[in-house]
Amino acid sequence: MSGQNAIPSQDIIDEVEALRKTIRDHDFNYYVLDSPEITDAEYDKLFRRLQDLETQYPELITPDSPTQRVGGKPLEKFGQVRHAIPMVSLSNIFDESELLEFDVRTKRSLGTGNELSYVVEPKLDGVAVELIYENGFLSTAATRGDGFTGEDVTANVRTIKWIPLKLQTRASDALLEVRGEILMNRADFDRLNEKREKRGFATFANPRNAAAGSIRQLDPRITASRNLRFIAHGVGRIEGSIPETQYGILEKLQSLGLPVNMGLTRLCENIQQVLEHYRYLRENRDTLPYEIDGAVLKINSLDEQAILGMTARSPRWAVAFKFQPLRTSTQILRIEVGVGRTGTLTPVAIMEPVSVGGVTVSRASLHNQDEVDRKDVREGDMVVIQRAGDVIPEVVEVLKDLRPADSRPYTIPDNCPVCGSSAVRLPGQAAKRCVNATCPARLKETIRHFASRNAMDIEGLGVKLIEQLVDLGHVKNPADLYYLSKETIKSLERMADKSASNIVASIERSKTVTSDRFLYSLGLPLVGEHVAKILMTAFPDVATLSEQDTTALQQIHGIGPEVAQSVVSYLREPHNRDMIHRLLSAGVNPEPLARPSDKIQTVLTGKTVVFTGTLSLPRSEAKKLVETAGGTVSGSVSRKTDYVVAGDEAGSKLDKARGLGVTVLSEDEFRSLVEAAS
Ligand SMILES: NC(=O)c1ccc[n+]([C@@H]2O[C@H](COP(=O)([O-])OP(=O)(O)OC[C@H]3O[C@@H](n4cnc5c(N)ncnc54)[C@H](O)[C@@H]3O)[C@@H](O)[C@H]2O)c1
Ligand SMILES: [Zn+2]
Repeated sequence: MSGQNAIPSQDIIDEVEALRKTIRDHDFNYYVLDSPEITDAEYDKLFRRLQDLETQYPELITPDSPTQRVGGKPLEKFGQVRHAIPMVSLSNIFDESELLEFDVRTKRSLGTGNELSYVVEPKLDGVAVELIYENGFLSTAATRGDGFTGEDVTANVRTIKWIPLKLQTRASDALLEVRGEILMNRADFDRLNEKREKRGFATFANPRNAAAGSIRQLDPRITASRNLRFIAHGVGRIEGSIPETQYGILEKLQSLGLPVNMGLTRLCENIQQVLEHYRYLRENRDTLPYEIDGAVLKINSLDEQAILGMTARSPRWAVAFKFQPLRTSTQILRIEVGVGRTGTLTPVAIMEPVSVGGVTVSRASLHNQDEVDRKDVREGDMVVIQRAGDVIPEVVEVLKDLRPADSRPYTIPDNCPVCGSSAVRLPGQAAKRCVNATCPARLKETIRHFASRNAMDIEGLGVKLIEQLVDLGHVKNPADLYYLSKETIKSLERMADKSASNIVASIERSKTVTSDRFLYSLGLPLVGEHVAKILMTAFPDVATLSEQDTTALQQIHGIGPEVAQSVVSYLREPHNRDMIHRLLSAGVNPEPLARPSDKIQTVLTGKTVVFTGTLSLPRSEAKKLVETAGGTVSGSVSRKTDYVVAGDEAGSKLDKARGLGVTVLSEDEFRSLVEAAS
């Protein structure tokens, strides 16, 4: 196949040049700007084509070809760190036959007929960093950069709570360089993008780019606010005890207190087991809180690794076996426009329903006009859609050859589709917004948010009911909910007597609420659950909060100028004040939060705990312990759960927690955690 003697035609030479230029442009967008314009799968295809051509015509290889080097240039705004051992990339394989080839080739290079032992780990879709520990203390943290020189991000990395500042050992190695990935959980990514969208900032394309953008901040406080995590998967230099295997390295890292993915890593005795574990990871990727984009297989023996050595770009003893994105094509029937709580108009592609990896998909957000223009998406287009780790599908590209002759470019309307008021795009913002403050669409979203589970939690008050209540004029703001009669609710469509009573009861129940939830439910711009908690920990009630000015608010740790401004404007607005007053007179009774001591803050503040199994103390007692330590108790395990406390005969919740990678505590561990707090 690799015809060493083949002479490249001019067409081939041109193609290679064009590919290099395109790939360099994408590298710049991806590594330097953290803002890719194509999907990884599309990028990998271009890269693979270039590699194939270079294999076929080795004389075309130049030292500056993207295939011969790693990543992007370090940004100049950071100090630079030279890596003692270069941080390389990994070569990719995409199917089982390539996997078997890799095994055969490696055996041949090692001159062995025996099965090879591999460690198979999830390929974490994050940002590569190196952490340098001197005598057990974190001294430097650097990004990979171009492989030789990275950016000094020590101050930022120190804010990541997963990264120990001191290793857990008495006899520390004099020097240990730890390599791993900085990641952002999907939930945090969604929250961050939602927030950015509301503020009119550009959103991040995926959690990896968001993590990269968050670690490369000049202000470590921004990094700290992003809730990044870290998982170690290898080492650079060690001056101390050096294990003999990759598996030994992982065990060593774990014993030092570094987070390592042991639960998802398998030591395999042959390539068949590698394939099995790859499939296992592929099937379970959706259950993880963060994204993985493949499996990495590494030769276990470090001696064998040394024999195999490296290329300019990647080790010969490891390879990334990437997952194929789940893709298919379908037709866009029409583009609808939704109106959010802040009046944002969001175009949504309504598609011919189609199954992508077992999930039926019929809608995909097109985000905003810039996105629509960039992909040139039109009504009636056949499109390729893709579902990555998440269930939320995206339109990858338009199949322009199949485009109907009469198709026209799509523009988000200049009027709100719901109230007809004008929709305006302010300079510097990505979104068009409906200008009408009393727009029914905005009102419905406001009520939906108000009643939602993490806000006032009015069970049974769903979208259909809210629509009717707003459309019939029964509800003009959230306070009106507490003045509805049972008769009014019963008069709504499909409302049986029983259900009406249930709704009345849940509205009544919702009056008992903590003050942070209450504040959150009002839906102030920029005030999410976390910020609401910070504010209501600082002040006993909303009335006191509304007496503060922006200067006072900014004194609070975690409150910046934008949030302060948002709170002050909202709470000074007469209609809002009136509404809050009506809520309180209706009997809504926000309870002040306990003000935990600083020590407690570090342990359970803002954490969600789930109990399962039989504990030696009543659940209500256990719940109280968590709440005094600043945490909350939830009934079900999800990605948002921080701890699951497992008593005797713990059941399915425990299994679920393990599946999601949630920390599981025994009752004793739980007690010492709480005691440490008090
Ligand atoms: N969309 C775009 O425009 C664009 C542009 C450039 C690159 N990319 C994407 O980035 C990839 C290239 O980036 P890359 O050089 O960082 O390579 P990569 O991300 O594909 O793989 C190499 C990296 O994987 C990381 N990694 C994760 N888990 C690991 C584990 N368990 N063990 C060892 N390493 C692990 C390491 O940090 C290593 O540096 C491309 O394949 C493409 O998917 C996309
Ligand atoms: Zn409107």
